[in-house]
Amino acid sequence: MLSEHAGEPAARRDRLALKRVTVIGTGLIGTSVALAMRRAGAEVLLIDRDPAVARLAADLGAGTPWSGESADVAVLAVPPSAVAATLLDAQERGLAAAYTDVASVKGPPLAEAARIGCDLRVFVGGHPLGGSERSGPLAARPGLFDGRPWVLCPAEAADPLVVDGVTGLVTGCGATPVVMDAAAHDKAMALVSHAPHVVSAAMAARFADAPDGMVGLTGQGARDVTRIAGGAPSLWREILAANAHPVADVIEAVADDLARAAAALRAHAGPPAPVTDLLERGVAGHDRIPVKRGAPAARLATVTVIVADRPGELALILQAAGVAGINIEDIAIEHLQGRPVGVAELSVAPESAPDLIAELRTRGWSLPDPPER
Ligand SMILES: NC(=O)C1=CN([C@@H]2O[C@H](COP(=O)(O)OP(=O)(O)OC[C@H]3O[C@@H](n4cnc5c(N)ncnc54)[C@H](O)[C@@H]3O)[C@@H](O)[C@H]2O)C=CC1
Ligand SMILES: O=C(O)C(=O)Cc1ccc(O)cc1
Repeated sequence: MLSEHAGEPAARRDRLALKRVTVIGTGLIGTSVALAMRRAGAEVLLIDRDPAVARLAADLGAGTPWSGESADVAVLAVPPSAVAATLLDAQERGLAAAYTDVASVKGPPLAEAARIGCDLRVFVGGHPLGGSERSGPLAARPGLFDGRPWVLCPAEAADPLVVDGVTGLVTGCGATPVVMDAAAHDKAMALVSHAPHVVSAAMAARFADAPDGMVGLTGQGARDVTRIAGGAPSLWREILAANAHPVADVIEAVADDLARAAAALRAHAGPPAPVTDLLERGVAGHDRIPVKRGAPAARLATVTVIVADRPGELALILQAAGVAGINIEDIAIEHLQGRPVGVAELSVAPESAPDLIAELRTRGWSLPDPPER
């Protein structure tokens, strides 16, 4: 189906259609956007500099390889350093009426796009805050952005109809649009995404040469801290270089805390004050992270249950919570190596924890007493 509007200047219309979307760069994010827009009913066309990758995305149900059609919106899902040149090329070829990108940094690609003469009236920079440490179309999922914030950074020149259209694409992907300027976005990302990646890499790097016997004991905590370190270095070195100073500010502060903690541990026999202070500030910072995206930060209580490793055990626990009218906000399961039991950690509102503990104990489960914080 050809869109009647594609190619017509957005300013001459009341609304930008979202019937046909072209995705350029069909890796993890591009293919996830394509799958999400297919789910929303759009026709999706796929382009990648490697045609085999675009074909793979098409085989996964993300759309059809592009063959010259003009779209309502083109989504540039290429590495940050390729955004400006890809935008200029796409605009010169008239690929779409409006354009957006998904790069993890917003300032440098926008400045470069302005410098090389892109038409910024029909471009709105974007960044979905959903993703993973994996790359490529095989890791893509249509629900990757569901309920996630998706930052939009419209430049001053941006046509309001284009901003509206790109906002529609974001909500069509299941995400929540958040508008901010590029500099504010990059500063925020230094704190909540880019510096955490470096910290995760610094911890994971300790494992690179450690004996197998030690690394084999890794539990859920170390897995959580190091998961994002698995991200592609080729992408992350670009992101970090493009947001260098804000990231350096955060990692210097982290390095300072770590250096103080290490010095105190070397100098003291008992629990040293700088370490206690760091742990307490850590709890305070952790408690500010929203539990559900978009919801205000709230501390949850963790109820720990010892569960037998047999089918249906977890379902029975969830059923017991449901009968007691308790909402489980999150659940984590740890299998104990070489033992026929595991540990389930149920996150609930603090006021619900005593009722859940009582309910589960009544029904015969073994629950260790909650630890002191
Ligand atoms: N990985 C993540 O979790 C997130 C990544 N992003 C951003 O999304 C963008 C894409 O990242 P991923 O999907 O993770 O990478 P990816 O490596 O999975 O996919 C990138 C794709 O772009 C293609 N490509 C590269 N240069 C191209 C060009 N000039 N023209 C056409 N295709 C080109 C590559 O062949 C590859 O298929 C990056 O800008 C990244 O900063 C944003 C949010 C989350
Ligand atoms: O894997 C995760 O938890 C991530 O946070 C992924 C991610 C990577 C890069 C981004 O710009 C945004 C999100």
